[in-house]
Amino acid sequence: MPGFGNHFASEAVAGALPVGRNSPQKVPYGLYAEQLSGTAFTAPRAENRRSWLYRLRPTANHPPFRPYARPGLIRSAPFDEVPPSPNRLRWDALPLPADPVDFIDGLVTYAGNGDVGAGTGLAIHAYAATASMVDRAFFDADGELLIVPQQGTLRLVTELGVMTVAPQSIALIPRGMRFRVELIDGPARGYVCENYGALFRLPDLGPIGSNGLANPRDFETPVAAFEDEDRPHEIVQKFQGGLWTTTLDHSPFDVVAWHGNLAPCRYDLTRFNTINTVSFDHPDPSIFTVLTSPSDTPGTANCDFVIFPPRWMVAEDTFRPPWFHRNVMSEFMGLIHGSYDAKEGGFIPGGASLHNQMSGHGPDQASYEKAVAAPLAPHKIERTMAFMFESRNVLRPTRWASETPLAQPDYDHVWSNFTKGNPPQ
Ligand SMILES: O=C(O)Cc1cc(O)ccc1O
Ligand SMILES: [Fe+2]
Repeated sequence: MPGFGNHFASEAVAGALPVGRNSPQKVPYGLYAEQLSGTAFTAPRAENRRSWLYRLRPTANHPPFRPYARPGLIRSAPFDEVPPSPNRLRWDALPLPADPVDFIDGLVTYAGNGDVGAGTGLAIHAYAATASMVDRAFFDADGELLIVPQQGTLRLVTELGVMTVAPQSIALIPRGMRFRVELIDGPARGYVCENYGALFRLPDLGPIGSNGLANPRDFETPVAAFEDEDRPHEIVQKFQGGLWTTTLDHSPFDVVAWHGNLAPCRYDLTRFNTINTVSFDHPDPSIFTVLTSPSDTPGTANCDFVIFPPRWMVAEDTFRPPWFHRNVMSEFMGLIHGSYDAKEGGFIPGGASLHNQMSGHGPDQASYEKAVAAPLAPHKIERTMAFMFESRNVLRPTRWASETPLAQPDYDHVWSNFTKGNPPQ
């Protein structure tokens, strides 16, 4: 079903969805009505997100959760395992495990900020998985999940329906929504932004007008689909940074019908309507914002999800790649495929970089020299898809991210050999 944040209605069995009310005395077919909230009950209407689910059994029907035995490398805010370093960091791609590892056990945390308890900030994870989740489901009570596949197509079985998400598409899974990740074409790797703060939404378009960037109709939400399975299913949840497990005697994917505006969705990044200069100068990268999680300071995001898609470069008398800069916001970048116009080498698909608040960065020397020498004919940057999670607060790396051999020890050298400018004395 097309549309971002629409009020959807879907039933997998005709007549399962109550008409004209949310909670009739008797729900059709003996189903149980259950509300899932994504915002406070009293959030302003324009921001209020919730859905009504009609299911075989209430979610409340579960034994206690116990600590999960394989907590792995997933971490949560506050990120204080190691003192945050002001240094620029770049990592090689996360290797795919040799053994069968599923999405849950394949998660590792790079960095984050804020406080999971206070509902501020975010965490940035990556996953490397070689096995589907079988008879188990995951949900994140700490935030919504923006999943950015880099390799391998995911089949995401969620409480509200099923969606396949391939590299160059993204998925957004609401806080608390249970889902299972199946691999359908081999090993999978990708990035995850766990958003503890205000829900991701489309950015305002200001003078751009009523169309452009990510258009709402290109977000797709699955129709209702359910499993009627009476065999044990493990549920792993992330709650206040910890992983917890319990076992149901049935599938949690038993929602026969639902309606509302809190739902998973996917978006094909190649549909992004890229807008950029047709005169001169390189605009700020906010022009490429797909989704934004605002903070309580207008224009200063908890997290912006920004992409760098294929596009025409036509600027006249302009240094066309990203300029040198120091940013008050902090920038984590990943590469889905191809290469990035500010980095001739070293920033590879599946890899990542972190340029925190006020750290000087920009084109590496090879990219710089190429761009200042290039003839400024219209030129198309093709076969590329990079992205950035940009946050108002410093992204504090985990111990793993600081100490892993994937971290490139010589990253600073990409900027160490620029020749000195020589103005007349
Ligand atoms: O640092 C980066 O590569 C991301 C980035 C891209 C751009 O075009 C302008 C500013 C910016 O931070
Ligand atoms: Fe930057």
